[in-house]
Amino acid sequence: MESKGGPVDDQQVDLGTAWQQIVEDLQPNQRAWLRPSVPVTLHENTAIIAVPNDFTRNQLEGRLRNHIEDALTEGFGREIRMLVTVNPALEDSTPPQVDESTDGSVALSTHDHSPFEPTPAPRIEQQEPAGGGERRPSALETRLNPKYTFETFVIGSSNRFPHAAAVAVAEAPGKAYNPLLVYGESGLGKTHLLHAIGHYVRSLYSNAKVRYVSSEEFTNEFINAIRDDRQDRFKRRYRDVDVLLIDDIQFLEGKTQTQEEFFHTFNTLHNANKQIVLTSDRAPKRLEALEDRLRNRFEWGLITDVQPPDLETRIAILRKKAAMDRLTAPPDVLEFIASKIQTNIRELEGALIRVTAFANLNRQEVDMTLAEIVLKDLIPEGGEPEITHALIIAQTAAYFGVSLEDLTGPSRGRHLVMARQIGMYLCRELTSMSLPQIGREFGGRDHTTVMYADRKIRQLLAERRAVFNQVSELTNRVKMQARQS
Ligand SMILES: Nc1ncnc2c1ncn2[C@@H]1O[C@H](COP(=O)(O)OP(=O)(O)OP(=O)(O)O)[C@@H](O)[C@H]1O
Repeated sequence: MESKGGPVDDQQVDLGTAWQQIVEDLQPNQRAWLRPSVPVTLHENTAIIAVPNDFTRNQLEGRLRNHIEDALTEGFGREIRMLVTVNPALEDSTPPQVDESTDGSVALSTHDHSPFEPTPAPRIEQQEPAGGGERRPSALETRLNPKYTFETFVIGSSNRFPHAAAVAVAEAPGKAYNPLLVYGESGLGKTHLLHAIGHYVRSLYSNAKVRYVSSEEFTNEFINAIRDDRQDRFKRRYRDVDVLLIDDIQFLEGKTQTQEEFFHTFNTLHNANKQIVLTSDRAPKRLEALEDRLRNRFEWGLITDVQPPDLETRIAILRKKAAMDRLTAPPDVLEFIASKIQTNIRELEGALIRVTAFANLNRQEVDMTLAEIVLKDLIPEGGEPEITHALIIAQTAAYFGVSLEDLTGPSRGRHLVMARQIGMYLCRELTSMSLPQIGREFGGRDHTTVMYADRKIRQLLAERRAVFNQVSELTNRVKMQARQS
């Protein structure tokens, strides 16, 4: 979408796309009055949006600001603020049309030929800026996390097979194994593999439409589509893709109507030789509240599991993570962390971040003494107690002296926002809940808000001693309570 007046640069094209997506994701009534708004430009970290009147500006700057800024921040991978200007000329301009193709999928299918014709020079094309020649979709459109690629995925005996299957599927979508189903416990890299398939398909076949979605989002969108009487659009959204990546299908359990819809989506895609990749926390035969016919479909292709990584792989993952995030930690410390945290890679990464953050705040080198202190707090004697989101929310509210309603409510006071973000971060760290699940427990927030909170607190841990202390103290309280109950 072009902004009105002035040449369009790369950033404007991206802001336009991001804006379309944000508008499209709003409630229908909000969407209606935001239609005439125009994304003007992205200047450094400020997105300037023009609207036709003060009413729209008040709406944007009021109740929608946080949601929109979170979505922009997520889309651009850096903190973006919104500045709203009023341009009365927009009052009678034709509302910008939202192109169905930008509703979340990679939509470059302006060509007639098969989407799986390889891109002539994939690597080079991938690096071309958006807006130069054929437009490449932004990460916001594809909803793929740029960090989750095959390049950043460490291969070991625990994940060699699912990794190889994932690569094979990305190289020959719809041909190698269909569907591919990867299952395994929380934090072992299933989502990472799913996103990596999406990135790799995009780099190989620039015309392919790829859609990533968690089964919770699929369910929510389905419910909304029924509510808004937009089932046709929903069907197109999921049936008009070349590669469908569905995360955490265990959430479909017990949801009969959504399963029915998914069954038809599955059949349509499979009949058309479109690739389907699924992840689950259990083997399909253990998804007891799933209809037999759906379970049966899952068994048509390849089912493979990810196991907890062995020590060597855990060390290799920590090395890669340290190099990527420029965290300095000597080999003995990495080995120490890897030896202590054995079953969840998210926790493994979390421990490395805590150790390096602690050193940074104390202006100390990362060494064994320091690592032992930090990990002692993190890993209690006698194993991990069961920690629930309810416990985290209750302890977080008590710690920050706020009510449960406020913590999970809409208020955006500074103190509350920080408490809420720390609560979300702890749910991510200490439970195996998915992002949408956490969002729901914190007052029905979007999963991108949780992702942003998690990222922000990780960053603040290294920058602000107060935050580090609060998070450490609160973690201890939560674990202590969990052990007592
Ligand atoms: N083999 C690996 N190499 C590098 N990083 C990994 C690997 N496996 C997992 N990770 C990292 O561990 C973290 C957790 O992985 P991911 O979110 O993919 O797990 P998951 O199995 O989908 O968990 P959940 O079921 O809780 O969603 C991510 O930051 C991911 O990048």
